[in-house]
Amino acid sequence: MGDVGSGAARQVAAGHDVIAVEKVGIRFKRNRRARRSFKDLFAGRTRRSRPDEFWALRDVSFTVKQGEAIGVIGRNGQGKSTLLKLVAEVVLPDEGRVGVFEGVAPLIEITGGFVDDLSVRDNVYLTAGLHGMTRKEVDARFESIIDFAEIGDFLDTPYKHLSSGMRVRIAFSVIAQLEEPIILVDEVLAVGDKGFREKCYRRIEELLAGGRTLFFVSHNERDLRRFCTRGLYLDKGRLVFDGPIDDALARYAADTA
Ligand SMILES: Nc1ncnc2c1ncn2[C@@H]1O[C@H](COP(=O)(O)OP(=O)(O)OP(=O)(O)O)[C@@H](O)[C@H]1O
Repeated sequence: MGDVGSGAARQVAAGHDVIAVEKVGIRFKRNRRARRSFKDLFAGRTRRSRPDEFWALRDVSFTVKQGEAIGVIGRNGQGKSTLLKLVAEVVLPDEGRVGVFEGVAPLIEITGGFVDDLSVRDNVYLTAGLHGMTRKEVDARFESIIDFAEIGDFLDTPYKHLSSGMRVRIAFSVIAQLEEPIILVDEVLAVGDKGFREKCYRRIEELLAGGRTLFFVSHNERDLRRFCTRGLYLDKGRLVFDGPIDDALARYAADTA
């Protein structure tokens, strides 16, 4: 496949809405055991820990059209992964509404839903099956999935015995073969070696050229500019900027200068 162009240069045909997020808030407890400390029982009221909840995301609204490539940026701990989990519907909002109108292929954690004790082979069938592929369809793609990951010698190895780079290889290979229209890529690819990462990036470009929608979390400006046309900049759980990726990166750089 030839060069499909940089993110900024790629022409994205405006499609229909595939995601609608409306005034969403997600609340977490900072410290689950805050109220259970023995010491706290004897502490004065002022020292006693509170339930200590905080908003990982608050008042976040945006819509996404089919075919958009969105970079999610912000400092550590500002809600980027939580936003991807929201789109994957792994976490549910405490406030607001989320509509995800197409299937989602998530590469959002090292384990990516893979089961530790199952072999690589069984995990491929399980994950692809969970995303609607029949056994026959997986049979037909199995070889190319394993070839792409370059881990053919480890087909019967339990997933938990793979190195973290090998886990990402197989997880990406499966995710990239799914036909789900929306793809989520968290920073997991950073674990892969340079050669494999480049191979993944070329595959992502092919998927984008084929009209898939992408959410891409990264701290690497070059990678973000390569794929993404639009940037969502999160700060303290708020969506402080939503616009062209170059402008989002400029705003982020100005804030962190
Ligand atoms: N399941 C959870 N329970 C409690 N707190 C959580 C949970 N998941 C995330 N958090 C907290 O929510 C906040 C946002 O986390 P998130 O992982 O979305 O940040 P991020 O922007 O992706 O950070 P990074 O750049 O470091 O990956 C952090 O303070 C994190 O500690």
